[in-house]
Amino acid sequence: MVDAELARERVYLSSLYGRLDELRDEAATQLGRVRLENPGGTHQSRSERDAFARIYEDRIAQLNEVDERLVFGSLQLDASHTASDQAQDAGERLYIGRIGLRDPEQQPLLLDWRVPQASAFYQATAATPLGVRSRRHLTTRGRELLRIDDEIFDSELLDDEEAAARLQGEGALMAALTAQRTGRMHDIVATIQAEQDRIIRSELQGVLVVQGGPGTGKTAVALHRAAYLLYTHRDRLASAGVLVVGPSASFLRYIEAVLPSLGESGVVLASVGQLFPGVETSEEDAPETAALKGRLEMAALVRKAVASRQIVPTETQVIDVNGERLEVSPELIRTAMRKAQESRKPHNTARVTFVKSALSALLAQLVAQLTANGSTVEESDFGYLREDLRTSYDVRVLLNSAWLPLTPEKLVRDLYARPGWLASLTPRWTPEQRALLLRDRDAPLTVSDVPLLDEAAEYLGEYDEQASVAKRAAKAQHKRDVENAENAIRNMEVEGFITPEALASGFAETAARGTTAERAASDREWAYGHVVVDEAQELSPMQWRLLMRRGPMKSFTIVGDMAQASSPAAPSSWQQALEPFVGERFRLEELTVNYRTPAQITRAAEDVAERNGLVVTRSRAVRETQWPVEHVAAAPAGGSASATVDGLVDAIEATIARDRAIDEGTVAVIVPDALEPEVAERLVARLGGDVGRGDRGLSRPVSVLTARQSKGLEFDSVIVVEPQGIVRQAERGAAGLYVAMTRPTQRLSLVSFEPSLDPSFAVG
Ligand SMILES: Nc1ncnc2c1ncn2[C@@H]1O[C@H](COP(=O)(O)OP(=O)(O)OP(=O)(O)O)[C@@H](O)[C@H]1O
Repeated sequence: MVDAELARERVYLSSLYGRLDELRDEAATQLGRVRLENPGGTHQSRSERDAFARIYEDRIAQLNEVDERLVFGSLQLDASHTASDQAQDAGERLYIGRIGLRDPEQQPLLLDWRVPQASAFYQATAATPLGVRSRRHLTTRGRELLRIDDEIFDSELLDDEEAAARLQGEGALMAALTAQRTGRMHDIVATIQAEQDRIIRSELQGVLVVQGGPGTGKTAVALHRAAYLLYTHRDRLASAGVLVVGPSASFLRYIEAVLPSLGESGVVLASVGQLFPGVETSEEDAPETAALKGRLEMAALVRKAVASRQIVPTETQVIDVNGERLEVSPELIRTAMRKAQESRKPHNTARVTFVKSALSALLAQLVAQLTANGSTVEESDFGYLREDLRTSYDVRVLLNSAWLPLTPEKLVRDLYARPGWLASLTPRWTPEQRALLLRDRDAPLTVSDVPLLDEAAEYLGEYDEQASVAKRAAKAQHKRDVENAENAIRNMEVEGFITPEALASGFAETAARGTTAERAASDREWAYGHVVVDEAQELSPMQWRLLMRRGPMKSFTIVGDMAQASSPAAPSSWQQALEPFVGERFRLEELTVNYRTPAQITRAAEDVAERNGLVVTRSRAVRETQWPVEHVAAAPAGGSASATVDGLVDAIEATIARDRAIDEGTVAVIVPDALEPEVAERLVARLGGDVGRGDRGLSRPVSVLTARQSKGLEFDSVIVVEPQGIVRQAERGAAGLYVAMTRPTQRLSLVSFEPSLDPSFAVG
């Protein structure tokens, strides 16, 4: 029976691949035809031809991308839910895959996992079968079908509670969960669980917060939701774009393959250090400084700092304009300033008004003075005189001292480097608080500076008037391109296959400016259609403020775990994080099943976290492995400090060797910050190229990381070194240890000088 079914499915699978090949051939033929077309004609028609070529190239790339695991499941519908009146036994079978396929008569052969009909594949249970008689998981390698697993829904066989707790497609799920990790995250499209699916398909509008313990699939859900929203709301999101924000560049590298494997490549991925175009940083301030810079009152400080750069002189200034001596009163500057301020435009933009008004007033004074001195001044001379004033060195100095155009970087760097100015802006701060900001003008910018730069850019406006004119022109051009693309699509009769937005992106002028994603990433004022935020528990109020600006429609998916919050500026609840921006208007969903970490490790990590005062939502781990959490006691190899570290590294090396003898999976060595250099250097010396250090070494079999660097990642084996050191190293060190202990998919070892550590130890 199973063999017969396998054979039957193999035939169907081969017909699906046949269709995939056909579509690829068709696209290749179209591409060849478009390329051969006479390149003559207007510039517009050449541009259209290139744009069509690009669309076919993208289509071919997309079809190649989905070749592996093209189809992963099917549903046998109840006869009552099938379109025809076939007998119950022969209820319709729907196949679910990474993309949708239709035959030449437009009959569906394969459903895209994101269409509404496919949701039963993820949601159906014996208790609520949703019109499904059975669900089948198809396991493939390349184009070969290896096995099928069926779940028959007969509600009489299961009670409700059992049904609710049951995992969907357990065999396929377990195979995915126990697979060795590669250092790159994979999609979970074949085994999305019901509670995850409901979140993925939740409506686009509004702010959705997903709270869940470590390993509950928050990152996976957030990325699949991005793919789902792009598919379902293509018209809106293709042009506005989707932004995915993660904690670090290494985390983005870890997740970057997931969306392309789901056929979506136009998403902007950015770390919190990359959210201000032109600045890229992973440096962080000392915790107290980061905490201060993350506070909302910094926004007011930046506003005050900008305002304080509009300075009315205290005394009358004497200037020279081509030999004519002018006395400029503070009042003249004040009046010009008031006019500019009344425009309510940002500093650099309003400066244009200031300069114009000041020049007019100076011109009037100059004319009056020349006339009083007996010269005749005609109205036709005003233009020259105005130009004399504008180019006069003294006038430029006068106007710049009153109102200097500023870049965000200059403003922020000055603020840190000029203690007197900072003190004048912060009369209520203590000297200790001010000292936290004090820094050399050339010191590198940090992740915590990024929101301050963004805030400064808001109050300063465009520094370069030319750039802002060019930006407006580009936007207008893009609008015209989309209209032209609509016409071209109608003419070519390819409606529905190509969106005007995608075609327009290939037009020569637009293409020269980059894809939608590239343009969005380089434009600070881009308004994204949806923003996904991962590890969101770490964000400071100032970082939230920046993100809300990037998503003015307030359509957000926010995922995180409050118990894992370790950054000094992190809020203590979602309520507290979001209240200043959206009040109570957010929906909260929870994920409760831990897919990553085996039960014995989850329990140990949760116990340790609670003993150290964290409030954790206990999760249900789906599996247990045979390896208990191991405590490895290190022995100092001598009396000196260096020998002490050697002793620790001996124990780590032995544990790595043990782990690597079990399987060839990835190993992470997670160490307190202070020990990282010594441990990493010694391990590199002993194990050579097998050891990678920090964010950049994740492709190596063994990675040495701090707890912060390990955030969001996972490894087959994890060795946590001196766990108490991680707890003690920072105010929220317990969260750091909780993160570290929940990274393994198979084994956890704790290496410490303290012998026989209790698994639920607490650090006082
Ligand atoms: N439905 C699923 N099918 C297969 N694998 C899954 C599923 N859900 C989650 N996983 C896997 O579980 C692991 C943990 O998922 P993920 O990294 O998304 O969790 P997380 O909640 O973001 O964790 P953390 O808070 O620790 O960063 C990943 O390997 C992911 O692929």
